[in-house]
Amino acid sequence: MSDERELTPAEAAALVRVPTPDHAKYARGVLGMLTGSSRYPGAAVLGVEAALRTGVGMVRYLGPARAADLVLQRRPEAVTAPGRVQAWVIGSGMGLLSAAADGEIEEAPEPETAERVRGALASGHPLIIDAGAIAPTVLAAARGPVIITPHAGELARLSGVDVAAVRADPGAAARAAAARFGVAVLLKGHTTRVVAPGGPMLVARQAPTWLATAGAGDALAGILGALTATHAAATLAGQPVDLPQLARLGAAAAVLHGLAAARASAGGPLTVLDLCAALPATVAALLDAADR
Ligand SMILES: NC(=O)C1=CN([C@@H]2O[C@H](COP(=O)(O)OP(=O)(O)OC[C@H]3O[C@@H](n4cnc5c(N)ncnc54)[C@H](OP(=O)(O)O)[C@@H]3O)[C@@H](O)[C@H]2O)[C@@H](O)CC1
Ligand SMILES: Nc1ncnc2c1ncn2[C@@H]1O[C@H](COP(=O)(O)OP(=O)(O)O)[C@@H](O)[C@H]1O
Repeated sequence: MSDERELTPAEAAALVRVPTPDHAKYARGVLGMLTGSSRYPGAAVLGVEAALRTGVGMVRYLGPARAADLVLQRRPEAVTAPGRVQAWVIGSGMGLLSAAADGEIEEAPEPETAERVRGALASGHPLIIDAGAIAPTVLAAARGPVIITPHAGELARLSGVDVAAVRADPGAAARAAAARFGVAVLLKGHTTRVVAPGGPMLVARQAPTWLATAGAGDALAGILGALTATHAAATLAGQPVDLPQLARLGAAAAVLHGLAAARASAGGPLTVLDLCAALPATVAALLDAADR
């Protein structure tokens, strides 16, 4: 569509917050993650792995116990105790959540997780809302700026339309949902489109088709979470992360995700952990190219 614009790698590089000598972990940013479940613990592991490899001061993983054990086995750097958080990822691998008007969240696997989701939604911090958490009632309970990260099926469910309508004009479907729910929308696919209400339609299409593999979206949420937490930490005392900025961060995350997938793939199949392992070199190459 004519109003679409690709986010350039140089623009994506400018959205990577490089630590300075006076930065400690809290100044770099803390990402809270409420992801995974006993049914889908892998989504939690992949999101944490992707966030840590994108670069962030700390990941605080606060999901269910089984997933937390697996996260710690893979990434002992993750902190599983509650505390300071500057941005949240909610929903990957959690099943369908719906926050009713009375604040009840149904189908959350454990009451403690449901309570933490309610707390995160009310916190006022930027929120990346993924997978089963992409629901009108959840969005209505969110106090902070929100970016949702649906695939076409999830956007169709949220919007109450047929998936064929989303596929026929993905940009229009993303723009309509952004306006209706007052959130930034990152619509995943071979081309990923990102838009804030009334803003430009940013696109990323670096990803190889090999990226269409289970868990790739969980990694994208982690990458976006890390970028958002580092920006939220920087702007706490100043301009807060707003919806247009969340959309730019979403597009930068999609660029990074696609480039890391291309690096991991090298023309062949990839696993999501391969993509995650390629993230540090992908960030370095982006920064290096932008420097020249
Ligand atoms: N290792 C782990 O722990 C992993 C955990 N994961 C986590 O598990 C949770 C559930 O995951 P899931 O795959 O069951 O749900 P989901 O993708 O919503 O499919 C449900 C239905 O939606 C449709 N649909 C799907 N994609 C579509 C598209 N692009 N465009 C259009 N439609 C699409 C499709 O319907 P159909 O087209 O078949 O009618 C499909 O049957 C989720 O939270 C996820 O984060 C996964 O990330 C995998 C790795
Ligand atoms: N044909 C494709 N080519 C490139 N990337 C794709 C393609 N299909 C899906 N993707 C990417 O793969 C990821 C899939 O995410 P998602 O649908 O949430 O799956 P999951 O829930 O299994 O992680 C998204 O980042 C999407 O942009």
